[in-house]
Amino acid sequence: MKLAEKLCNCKSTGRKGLIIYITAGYPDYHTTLEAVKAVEAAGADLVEIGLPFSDPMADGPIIQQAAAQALAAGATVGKTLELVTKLKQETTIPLAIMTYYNIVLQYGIDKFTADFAQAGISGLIIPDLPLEESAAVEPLCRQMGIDLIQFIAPTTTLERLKPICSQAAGFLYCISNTGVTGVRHIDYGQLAPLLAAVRRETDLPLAIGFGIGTPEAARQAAKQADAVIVGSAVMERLMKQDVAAVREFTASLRLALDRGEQG
Ligand SMILES: O=P(O)(O)OC[C@@H](O)[C@@H](O)c1c[nH]c2ccccc12
Repeated sequence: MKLAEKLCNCKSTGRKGLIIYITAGYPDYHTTLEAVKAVEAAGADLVEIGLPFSDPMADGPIIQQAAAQALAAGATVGKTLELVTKLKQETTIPLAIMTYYNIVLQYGIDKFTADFAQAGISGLIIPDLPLEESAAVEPLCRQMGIDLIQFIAPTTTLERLKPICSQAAGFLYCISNTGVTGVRHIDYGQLAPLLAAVRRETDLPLAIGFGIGTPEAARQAAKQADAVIVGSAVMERLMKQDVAAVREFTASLRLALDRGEQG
């Protein structure tokens, strides 16, 4: 299913979307495969597969460490393509690739979008791709049926909202704070004015990411948006525990989101 459809479906039914981030190849590709299956079974709606990069400037310590270890263990674009291909055979959950622009440029924008589209990804997230340069990437994604995800941050000015929203596809990634990825306490209520401004510009689902570490934080964030994105808290469980802990944690997030709707 197309990413936009899946999350729009969540939006129209009022069910909150749950997006889980997992670093590809940490600690190995077999574990990534198992982890994606586990979060699908636990009720995630979309998985963001992180393609590791050596200089992940938007990432905090947990995801930085996961990327470094995945690279040391031999993670590559090619192996991640194979992983996606395999996941499309063994799961039905939509997948997005999250990576840095350098990786895409090195591989070739054309080839990157064509190969990953063929493998079956629905979305592409490139946090260091400036809106101005997305003209080089967005048409290729559109041609290939990939949603190129745009970001909104508390620092995004009202003038920038319009051009960002007009190019957006799939969903809007609303960053909860201006730091790096990682669990921290955030007052999601403070995002309300920004999110209201974004809603005036687009009908796409809004997903809040950065900082969510507990089911309660997910529930609070989901009050403000259509979906939540959780990365570091998931990767921390994979590092310190195992795939079963990731499954359990994802199920607890799902439960909190479903309960939040009633309360
Ligand atoms: O880790 P957090 O705080 O839960 O944030 C989500 C995040 O992990 C995921 O979307 C992501 C991982 N690396 C990124 C880099 C930039 C933007 C987003 C990301």
